Amino acid sequence: MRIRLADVTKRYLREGSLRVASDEPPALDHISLDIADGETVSVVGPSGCGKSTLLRLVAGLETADCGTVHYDEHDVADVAPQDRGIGMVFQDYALYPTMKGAGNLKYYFDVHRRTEDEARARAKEIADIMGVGFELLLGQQTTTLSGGEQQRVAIARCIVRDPTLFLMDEPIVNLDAKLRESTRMEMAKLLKRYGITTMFVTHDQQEAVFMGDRIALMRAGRVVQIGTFDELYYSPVNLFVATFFGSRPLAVLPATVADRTVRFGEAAWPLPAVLADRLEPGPVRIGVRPEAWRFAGAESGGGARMAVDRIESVPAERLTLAHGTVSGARVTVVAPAGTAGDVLWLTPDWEAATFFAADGEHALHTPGAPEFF
Ligand SMILES: Nc1ncnc2c1ncn2[C@@H]1O[C@H](COP(=O)(O)OP(=O)(O)OP(=O)(O)O)[C@@H](O)[C@H]1O
Repeated sequence: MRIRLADVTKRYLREGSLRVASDEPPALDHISLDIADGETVSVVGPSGCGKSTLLRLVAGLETADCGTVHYDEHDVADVAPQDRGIGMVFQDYALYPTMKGAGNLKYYFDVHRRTEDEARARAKEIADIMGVGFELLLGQQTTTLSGGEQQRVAIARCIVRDPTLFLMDEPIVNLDAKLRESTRMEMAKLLKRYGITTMFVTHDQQEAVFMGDRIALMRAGRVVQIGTFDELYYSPVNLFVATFFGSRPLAVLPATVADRTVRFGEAAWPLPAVLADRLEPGPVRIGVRPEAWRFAGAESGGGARMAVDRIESVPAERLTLAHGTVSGARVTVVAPAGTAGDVLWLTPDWEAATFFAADGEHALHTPGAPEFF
């Protein structure tokens, strides 16, 4: 099912007040989104940016002050949440405590007067996808299951109901790292198998990338950018998006463009033609990721001097990181193997650098995803 939000705004009532104050910042601020049938969109963003409100509004648990929500061609403003055919899993497990796992899965079929055989076949199909040990969980009273086990049953319970839309809000945040990884693998398999349109809220960037066909990054009630991970990582619309993604910090260098050259601190680099043609003379900020630096000996000239204050080895990724400062800016670089000492000479890899406005945060030039193949 396709989901479309058009210009949706939502303000909450401040506690104790009867009317929504007009100066109250909206929890959702003119949101427009279009999610394709069968697509999974991960929703990420800082705490309080409106992720849960967005999900609750799509579910019908909150109403919009203005704007519309369509499920396929239907405006669902007047459709109650229980009549929307959605499955929801939130971080607190909401299983029926008096039943065993299997009863939780079967309940829906009982209520909707569907046959026992149908219920059993569907539960078996899902248990096969959920993998080793899942059938054992179904035989247990839900109150005796661990948090992780309960959440796996809750996810399966949603899927047996054949939802046309699946809404998940931090469904596996309370699980330990190992279980999180296997559960998200199961969830991804289920979603792929049944082709259910899904919105998935998470704080975990890796999880967002793993689960989502696209990622929607929110800030202060707005969707700042939506796209594939590559689009957000290599073509961020602004500095907020660029700094949000990536497991290591982006260096942000205040620089000046003049005469087809960019100057930063003591360093001056001639710009490649494509950049020199594009950038207006004046101040800019250059965003450089740790993996996007080139190294040179001091004698080769033209580089920026990095005063290294810490070398960090990351054995799992077989790389060395150097942390330090370049003309006052904090910089982390993926350094050549065997780097030692306290000075490195650096030049940004211009094909991978992003340029931002100096007086705003919008991007002036982004590298775009490299072609690996
Ligand atoms: N029931 C409510 N009444 C009043 N304000 C609310 C209510 N629910 C959320 N808010 C406010 O709306 C804004 C968005 O909250 P929301 O829970 O949607 O954010 P979030 O991105 O999901 O946050 P988190 O990542 O911390 O869960 C916040 O400022 C929050 O304080």
